[in-house]
Amino acid sequence: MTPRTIRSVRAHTAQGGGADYHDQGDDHWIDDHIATPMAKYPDYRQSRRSFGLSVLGTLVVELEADDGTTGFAVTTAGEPGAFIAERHLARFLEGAPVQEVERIWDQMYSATLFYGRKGLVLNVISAVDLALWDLLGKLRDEPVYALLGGAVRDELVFYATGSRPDLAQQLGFIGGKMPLQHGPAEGSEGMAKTIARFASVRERVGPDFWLMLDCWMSLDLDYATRLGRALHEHGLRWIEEALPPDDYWSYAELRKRLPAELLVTTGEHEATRWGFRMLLEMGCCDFIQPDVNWCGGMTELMKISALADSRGALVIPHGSSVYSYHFAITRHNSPFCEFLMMHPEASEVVPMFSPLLLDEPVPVGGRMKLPDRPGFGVRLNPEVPLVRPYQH
Ligand SMILES: C[C@H](O)[C@H](O)CC(=O)C(=O)O
Ligand SMILES: [Mg+2]
Repeated sequence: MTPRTIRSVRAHTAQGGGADYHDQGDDHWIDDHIATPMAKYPDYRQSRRSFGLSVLGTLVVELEADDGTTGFAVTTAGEPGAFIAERHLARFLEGAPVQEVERIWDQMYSATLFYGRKGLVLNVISAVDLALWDLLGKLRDEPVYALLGGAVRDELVFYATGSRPDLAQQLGFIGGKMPLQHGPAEGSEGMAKTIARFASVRERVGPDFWLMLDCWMSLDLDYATRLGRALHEHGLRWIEEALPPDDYWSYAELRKRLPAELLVTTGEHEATRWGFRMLLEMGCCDFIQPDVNWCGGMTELMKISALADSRGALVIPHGSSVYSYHFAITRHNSPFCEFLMMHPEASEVVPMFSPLLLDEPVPVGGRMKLPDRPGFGVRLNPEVPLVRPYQH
């Protein structure tokens, strides 16, 4: 059978939620005084949007095959991402057989090495790669998880990230991860507030519910050590992204300093098999949290996962909705997933990439059976305006 080829690559931007899930309105828990590396500047302490966290917006990459079938995927990359996809990467796709996923990935990565390697460029490569998997699934009439080797369990199990772990518990999630709100710049008073809040949530959820803390790269080694030891007393299950992602050495030291049953985790801002090799070989964390929308896409995540598996490490994907679900259901070393509570008060389950996608599944009672629609099984919501800023 002659393989289908890619006829066109189109890159669009969208605002107001979607893959750039920090792009929310006012009064959302996700932008309410969360500790960040920018919190040392008082002007940028209250809101992450104030220093530009949502400046990129969502990128939507569409790939159309020569029979008109279209695959798509989304990531955080907005207009600069659209430029990279259309003006640089499209050349490696248009006219190519859809099934040449490996070659296309290698060409996108190798051709962008001089300005890429991590961050924005890898976000764009991820979206193109995921769009390719979506297209392949649609052409073969199979869900992506089937293309990856098939499901190893019947359903996915979730913990929830948000400001209300107590409500997450009532909704059936296996655990709740809270954002850290006060970092080193807020001194001992800030640390006392964090401990008091954590202790009161622990009181509400009881001793057995998993409680985690997401520090979003905001701490230093000394502060993270003191905070981790203090919260260990209150049953902190893992401390996430405590340090800046480039400081592999301090992560390794933090892991040595904290009690073994308090897990050190990171990886959502890491990319490629080489980045994760560094985390794993240097003993930076107990398990890794790659984001398939940012780490290089599905093609790269499968390699990262094999690397982790060979060291007995779990891969608990960060966010990324259906793209993570189709991955996690196929891997023995990804036994549970994250669900980001995108309701402004973290009180209801709403789809993670709402309003951009239609048919986006959500956990019910903390669990999800993955629909077997072709590709990633989602559609673009025609009511969300898309803009195509560059046409190659
Ligand atoms: C809640 C965190 O600050 C961030 O917005 C999301 C994140 O790091 C995670 O879901 O993990
Ligand atoms: Mg995180």
